[in-house]
Amino acid sequence: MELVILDTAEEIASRAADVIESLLKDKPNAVLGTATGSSPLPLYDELTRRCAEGRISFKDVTGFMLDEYVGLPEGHPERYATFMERNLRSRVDMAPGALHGPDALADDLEQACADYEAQMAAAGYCDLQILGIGADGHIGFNEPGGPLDSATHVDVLTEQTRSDNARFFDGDIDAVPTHCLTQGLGTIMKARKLVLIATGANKAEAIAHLVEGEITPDWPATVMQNHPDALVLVDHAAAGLLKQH
Ligand SMILES: N[C@@H]1[C@@H](O)[C@H](O)[C@@H](COP(=O)(O)O)O[C@@H]1O
Repeated sequence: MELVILDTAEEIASRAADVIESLLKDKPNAVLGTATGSSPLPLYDELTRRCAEGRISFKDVTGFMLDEYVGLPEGHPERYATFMERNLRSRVDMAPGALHGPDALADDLEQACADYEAQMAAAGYCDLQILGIGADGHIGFNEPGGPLDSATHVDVLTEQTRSDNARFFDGDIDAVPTHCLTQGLGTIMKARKLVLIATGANKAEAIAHLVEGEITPDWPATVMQNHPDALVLVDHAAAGLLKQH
């Protein structure tokens, strides 16, 4: 795992965009895994800029979202499908319908998870997966305690995650869904490259575990230590609890 500590969110975005730009140069029809949350937003701005400048193109890219809330209707502004459409897909030249997510509106959620895993398998899984990290160490929505080799599944959000994400729901924790569908840790680990972005002091404990802790289901992101090509981009605040900082 490579750790890079940078000064600003913009520098992190630029470094992550460089990695994606070089992937798309080598493989214009790459499979890109996308993340939600606030951490990747500067990256999506940077990718949008580079696309407008003609430096990169998403014309032949297929995207797979990490996760989705259960219980939010189509078009809800905080539905992750809506988020990704608003913050990336509609701003670049990615084809409508080329960015996929697990179907959290399905009657049979277990089946929807199996279908999503099969769809990703058929696409050969991701060439590059963008990741954020929860304060409790989740990646995607893989909350602490689950198996480290899971496939796409239904998960239950922790109080910590629901309270962190309440800021997107007018501060109302009761409006935050209790369940989600998420790529499993095993699914995420099948991506050929992982790029995780974390900024701010509330990520410092999770980053300390990720980089220097033991691999444990209690801190799900630690499974990334087993990945042959994982890049972790953090600012000084998120690096604040690292011994080597
Ligand atoms: N499901 C998403 C995660 O994929 C994301 O990494 C996390 C961190 O969000 P933020 O970047 O806003 O701190 O938020 C949500 O829980």
